[in-house]
Amino acid sequence: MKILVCDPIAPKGIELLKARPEFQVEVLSRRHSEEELLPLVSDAVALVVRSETRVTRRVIEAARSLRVVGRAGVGVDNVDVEAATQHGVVVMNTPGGNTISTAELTMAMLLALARKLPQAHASMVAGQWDRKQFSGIELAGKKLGILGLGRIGSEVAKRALAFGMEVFGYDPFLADARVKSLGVRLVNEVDELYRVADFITVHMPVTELTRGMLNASAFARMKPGVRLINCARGEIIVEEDLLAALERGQVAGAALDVYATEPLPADHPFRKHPALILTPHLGASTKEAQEKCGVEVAEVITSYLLTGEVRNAVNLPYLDAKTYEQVKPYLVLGEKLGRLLGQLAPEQVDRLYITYGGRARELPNVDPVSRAVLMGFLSRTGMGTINTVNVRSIAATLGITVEEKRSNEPVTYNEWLHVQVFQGDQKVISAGGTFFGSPQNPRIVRLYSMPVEIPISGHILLLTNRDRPGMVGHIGTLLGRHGINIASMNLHRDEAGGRALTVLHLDNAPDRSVLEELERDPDIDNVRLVYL
Ligand SMILES: NC(=O)C1=CN([C@@H]2O[C@H](COP(=O)(O)OP(=O)(O)OC[C@H]3O[C@@H](n4cnc5c(N)ncnc54)[C@H](O)[C@@H]3O)[C@@H](O)[C@H]2O)C=CC1
Ligand SMILES: O=C(O)C(=O)COP(=O)(O)O
Repeated sequence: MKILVCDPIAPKGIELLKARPEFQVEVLSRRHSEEELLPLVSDAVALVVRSETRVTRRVIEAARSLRVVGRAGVGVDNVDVEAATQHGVVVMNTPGGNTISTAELTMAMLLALARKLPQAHASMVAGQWDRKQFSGIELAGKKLGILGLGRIGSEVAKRALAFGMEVFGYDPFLADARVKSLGVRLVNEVDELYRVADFITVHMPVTELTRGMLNASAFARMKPGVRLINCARGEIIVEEDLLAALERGQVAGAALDVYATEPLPADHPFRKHPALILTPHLGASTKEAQEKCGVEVAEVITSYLLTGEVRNAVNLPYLDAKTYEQVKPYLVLGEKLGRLLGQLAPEQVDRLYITYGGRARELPNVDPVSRAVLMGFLSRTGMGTINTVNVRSIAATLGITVEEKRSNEPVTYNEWLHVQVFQGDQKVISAGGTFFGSPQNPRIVRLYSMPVEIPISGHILLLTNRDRPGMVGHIGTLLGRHGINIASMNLHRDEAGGRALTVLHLDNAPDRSVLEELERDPDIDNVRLVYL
């Protein structure tokens, strides 16, 4: 399996990958453009990147064997995650590995801004001795506003509090309890923070809400003379608006590690501005952070490719080992239920309704099971590239929605997984399953609202027939004549003499002609052969 390391990661990470005989590791010595990458990725199973290489849709589409993109770091904005998802490619990052390094850089920026360190140093290098111009301010007693109190934001908060700063935080997605334990004052409206903060530091990802959030209007609502720090992502600040706010003195200074365009163009006006402190995206560039991220990215990629374990995926919910053990039997049952329904349902369906009843209701996470049901169902499309990563997105593209319900209603079985298929409001087919004795023994026990008992593998022949004496013998003889051996057979009838649903588990698949012969019998109809 070819692993293409596109950006420089720690040698330890590369060694770990190289230690696996299954992997053939290629390391690029410099950043490659999209065009240059295309021929190199065609046979790659994994790509390893930091923030420099752009893994675009074209790159993903050119990489036909690609299964995983590993990002040694946090931000995945250089990876087209949507395209990856659609193509069944897992995107994994290493959150946490560079948290401390970035928080420490932020503190360095804070101090550098307060004491004008880079400017003072530059004047010394230029032969000057100017104490007046570089007089600064203390951090103690000043108010720090943190936008985004995640991993890095909260580490910055701890350090700023130790410096005697008053810390305000804005993060609408954070649980209150965590903030309280930090000693940060959480504001509900960002303006409350803008009004009071002497320093504002940004620690959010780029999202639809945060892109361009620090613009002219935001600067105007901030305390005059505010100082800004951005060690998160350049696109969060509108760069021209920052320059204008600096000109007016509304913003007194800013320390930036990240830019809308990276590398920052050589002639960018930022480079000449005296109130700006600039670093070339160094937040994660420490020995320690690189080692942690490099090793972790190698580990998560290796586990995924060699065992299927999913850790740190940004486009697939996390599944810890314990939860995985609990859901595992349901993955098999769900996939088989989906597969059965996929073969029996009419072509255009638009909704699957999945009910988790009995003990299934208590599963810690039903998402993987629903994905398994969908995978089974969509196997009828013959698309060989459907996997857990892209199955929901493929279903959405096909116009199929999925609803899941944990039901409290009493059920006959201890565990109950039931799937109904709809065309508009019309239920077209449904099936339910459970385990017999142990989770290793899944069974389909309801079909077309009738009790059945269908083993979950092999060739299954389903037919409806008139409940009349001799029918079983007749079907058995007919199949026997064509050399088809019946492994098991069960009949389910609504009433004596009425319609019966017959389910036969066959050792081998009958030809089309045998099915037609069965269908010619006036007492037999709906002959369907499925393979589970
Ligand atoms: N300069 C550098 O080299 C580095 C930059 N980063 C960047 O730093 C940023 C933060 O990283 P982490 O703390 O590890 O991420 P995180 O995911 O732990 O924290 C991000 C926080 O931002 C919050 N957030 C999201 N949208 C928000 C909004 N609209 N308003 C307010 N808060 C919002 C989230 O709720 C979350 O708590 C990311 O953009 C990451 O890419 C990370 C590492 C190194
Ligand atoms: O982890 C992140 O989000 C970073 O920005 C670090 O980027 P890098 O790995 O240093 O190119």
